Amino acid sequence: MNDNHALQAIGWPLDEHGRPAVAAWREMLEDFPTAYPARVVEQHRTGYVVAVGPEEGVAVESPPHWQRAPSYKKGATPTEQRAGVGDWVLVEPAPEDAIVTKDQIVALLPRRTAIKRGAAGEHYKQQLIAANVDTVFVVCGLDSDFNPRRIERYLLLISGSGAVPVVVLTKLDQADDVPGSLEALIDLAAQDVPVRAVNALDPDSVASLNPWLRPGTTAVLVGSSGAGKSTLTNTLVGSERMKTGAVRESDERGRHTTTHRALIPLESGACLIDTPGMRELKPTGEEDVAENFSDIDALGANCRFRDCRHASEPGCAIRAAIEDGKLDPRRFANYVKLQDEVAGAADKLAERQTQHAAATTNGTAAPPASARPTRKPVEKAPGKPSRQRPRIDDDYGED
Ligand SMILES: Nc1nc2c(ncn2[C@@H]2O[C@H](COP(=O)(O)OP(=O)(O)OP(=O)(O)O)[C@@H](O)[C@H]2O)c(=O)[nH]1
Ligand SMILES: [Zn+2]
Repeated sequence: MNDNHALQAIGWPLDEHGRPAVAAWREMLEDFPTAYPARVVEQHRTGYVVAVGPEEGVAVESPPHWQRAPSYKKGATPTEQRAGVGDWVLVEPAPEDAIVTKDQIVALLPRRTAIKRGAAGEHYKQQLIAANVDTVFVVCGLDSDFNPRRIERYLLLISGSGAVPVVVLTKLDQADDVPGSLEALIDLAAQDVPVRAVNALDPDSVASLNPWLRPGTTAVLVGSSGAGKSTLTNTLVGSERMKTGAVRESDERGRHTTTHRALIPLESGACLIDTPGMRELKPTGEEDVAENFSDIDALGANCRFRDCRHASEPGCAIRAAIEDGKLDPRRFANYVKLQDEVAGAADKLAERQTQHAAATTNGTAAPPASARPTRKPVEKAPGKPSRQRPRIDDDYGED
């Protein structure tokens, strides 16, 4: 049996009966009775490292059709449809007598949430940043780091993910003008985005984030360098656990570090997922800018002309609001900029979807993992599921 407790510590949601909270997951577990659920913590060219608990990493093979051929080529699964960090997969244990064979992923459990961004490059791609994240803490210091426009950009990217964004303003203890900073974020209220100001070094202050850190949930921290993400992480991990972590980790690096622990269990019972590359966020083209700037959208409805570009048209409600001091011109400028970016990305996305549709009608695209024939189920001796699994720090080629 799976250790639901260990799984919950890395974000496996359980219902009140102690079962997986997602019905589709329960069904897939029944479809693959000998497979075990695991969470992706690292993605490599030839396979994955998955976790079955806070301390346990397992090197596994990916299904053949997840190999890294460009997604516009025949037979390949688009990158964003292959498992990525935070995904839950079902893994079939390798047969006992096969010495070198690794356990193999046989199914990707449907994502509850997916944070994606547009990836740069010749062929437009979407990139999964993290899957199955419940809360995204957008971290921003109340010092010179403070930047409402950057916060707006993060919120736009998060908006379509299914995850709940929470703006966390750090360095409350060092801030000069807290009311002024909060005032600059007042328009976020129109989007119902919670804003919390904290001293990231103080556990009592950071406790205001607890409503978003229930057991079995997953959170990520995003924000620029120096915003206080590591500080918050350390405080959330709690002094007890941090001590344990420090002893173990100091062997390797001689200082507190979380970089090689992709899933960090917190005192609250939630876990933090460590996602490299959440610093710069380019839109995918699927974002709804108007919905994210609902205050501006509502104002625009009052413009005299339906197709008002809010430039020099008479009767423009947006320009009037700016002149009256009711709308921050910088927020409006950011809205225009983000709309341009999203429109550009949407064009490229449409182009790519056309290419992919052409490949699919040629009958060359791969069916989803769960629909493909799987390896023969193998008997697993009860009570020793993890003995032969390689550890997380085994030797893997980096991408
Ligand atoms: N006084 C005070 N200092 C803070 C607070 N939050 C962060 N700091 C300090 O700000 C500095 C940067 O914080 P980090 O937690 O390292 O920032 P980070 O976001 O993890 O930065 P990167 O690792 O570069 O992405 C550290 O010296 C922290 O001690 C706070 O709320 N109050
Ligand atoms: Zn207008």
